[in-house]
Amino acid sequence: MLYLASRSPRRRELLGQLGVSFSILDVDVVEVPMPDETPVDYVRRVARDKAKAGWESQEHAVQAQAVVLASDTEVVLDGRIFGKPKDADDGVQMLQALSGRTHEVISAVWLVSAKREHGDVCISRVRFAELSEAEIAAYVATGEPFGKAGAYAIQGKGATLVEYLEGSYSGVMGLPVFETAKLLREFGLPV
Ligand SMILES: Cc1cn([C@H]2C[C@H](O)[C@@H](COP(=O)(O)OP(=O)(O)OP(=O)(O)O)O2)c(=O)[nH]c1=O
Repeated sequence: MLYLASRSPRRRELLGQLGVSFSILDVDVVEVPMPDETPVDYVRRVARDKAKAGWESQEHAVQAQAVVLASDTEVVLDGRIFGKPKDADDGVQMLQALSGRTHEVISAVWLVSAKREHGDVCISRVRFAELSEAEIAAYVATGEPFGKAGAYAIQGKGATLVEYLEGSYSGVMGLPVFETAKLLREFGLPV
């Protein structure tokens, strides 16, 4: 039985794209980078923490049959990690920093079962157009940046900010579908 340890509706939608059936687990893990932790190591660790927390939240009988999948997505610019904005000002500052620049979106997916655990990391490059103060203010006022790493959603109005993408669209959106399908097959869950 497959479980998705995530509150994100995007992850639900992207996993649904693969045609596998799954149930949702609610997990809450602390998302704070450790000193000297690289962004890739951080994203991988958080995805793993979410999957392990999901697996550990289940009763023994369920654990024996369960494969728990979780993911984490962060935006990285000049080595700085941009998670979900705390408030509107934080969102404005992130978008100002991303304006006219190319950043990385790092998404990790992790699977945990009774017998094994394994994951993968997907890195995409996204170039933003030069954004005026007014454009940033108008975008933040839509409310879309909240709950999104880097304060934008490529699957929404945020697409109008993106000049160029190299990598995985689904990875930027929150769950890299190619890597996820590969991992599911490894765990005996054909897609
Ligand atoms: C860059 C980008 C991020 N995002 C979202 C995906 C993730 O939901 C969110 C990054 O935060 P995460 O901490 O990865 O995930 P989450 O807290 O939303 O959900 P979970 O319960 O699985 O921990 O940003 C988009 O929806 N579109 C985008 O273009």
